[in-house]
Amino acid sequence: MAEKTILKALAGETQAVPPVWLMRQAGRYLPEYKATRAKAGDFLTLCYTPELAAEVTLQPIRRYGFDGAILFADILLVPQALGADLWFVTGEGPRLSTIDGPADFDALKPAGAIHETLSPVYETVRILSKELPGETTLIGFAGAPWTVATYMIAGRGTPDQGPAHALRQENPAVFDALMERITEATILYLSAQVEAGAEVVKVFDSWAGSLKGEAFRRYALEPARRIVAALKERHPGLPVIVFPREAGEFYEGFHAATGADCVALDNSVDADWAAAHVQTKGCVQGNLDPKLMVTGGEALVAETKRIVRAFSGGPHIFNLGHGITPDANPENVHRMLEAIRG
Ligand SMILES: Cc1c2[nH]c(c1CCC(=O)O)Cc1[nH]c(c(CCC(=O)O)c1C)Cc1[nH]c(c(CCC(=O)O)c1C)Cc1[nH]c(c(C)c1CCC(=O)O)C2
Repeated sequence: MAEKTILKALAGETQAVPPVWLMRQAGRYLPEYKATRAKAGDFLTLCYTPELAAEVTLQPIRRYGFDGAILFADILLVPQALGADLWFVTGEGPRLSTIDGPADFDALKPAGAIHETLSPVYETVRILSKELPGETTLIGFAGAPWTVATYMIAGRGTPDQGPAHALRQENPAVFDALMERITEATILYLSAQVEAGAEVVKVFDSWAGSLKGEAFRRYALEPARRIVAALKERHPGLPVIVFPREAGEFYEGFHAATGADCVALDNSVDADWAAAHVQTKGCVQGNLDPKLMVTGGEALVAETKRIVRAFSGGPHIFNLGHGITPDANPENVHRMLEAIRG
């Protein structure tokens, strides 16, 4: 069997050359992605057409030979599967129906109903598990409950997650019920991805950084702990990556508090600090500033090497601190890979 370097890192192995993949590696910086997206007509059709979603997942693997392939889908498919309206406004991002009070919550479907909408995603996973090269690890994913709730409550992305913070303070019963519904749906969704062939799953808590103190424990740590525990109970040995973006000091202790095998780091964390305080407890992933994929040059090479060196004493998966952006230069990905792999 081919060696899967991502699975080795997740099992705690220190490797001379870290495996690598990039958040948003299938995206608008690639001309072949834009061509397939144009063929699909719109982003959601792309997500729900298994052959096309599998094709865009494979494109960056063909071009770069990444060690991991992340399923092509979106964290906002779960709200849609729970009954929220969802659409994407070109150049602006996602829009959803909002949750302002008990009536909006009561209109949502039960968690068990999500498979009706999400079954094409499982088909994408099945296609990928057949078509990927033997050495490439297939990564499934979902949004974390807090991050998904921020979009469901506000109906869009928000700079400070104000509407979600307001609901959790002013109407905790509705907020807690929503968090519970999303948590249950996330467990079912990720479990179905694993049954279809995902070898690792990643939970994206992109807005974890706006939760402080006790709120972080309650709405970021605790749901992650529950999701990891439920998945490992259903699928013994399944590796789980959690990305509590901008968690700051909460990165320390995150492996132990949630049971995650790997903690993904954003680019506001110092790599040497993370090696000493986070990587000592398990695998880490991430940290390279995505802006360097736009600007490139010697700074990209130097920073890539610095991160590889900082994490060379333990299990490490090379990645960015957030998604690669549409203005990234595809050539810079080759430069980064050369700096990592030599
Ligand atoms: C918050 C969030 C979303 N989606 C996601 C997150 C968590 C990670 C993060 O913080 O970035 C996660 C995501 N979104 C997408 C993937 C696919 C796999 C991959 O990483 O390659 C993944 C893992 C595709 C996508 N999701 C989206 C695109 C761009 C859509 C297009 O082609 O027009 C892609 C490739 C759209 C999307 N989806 C979302 C937003 C805010 C947007 C609009 C912003 C943008 O346009 O970049 C919600």
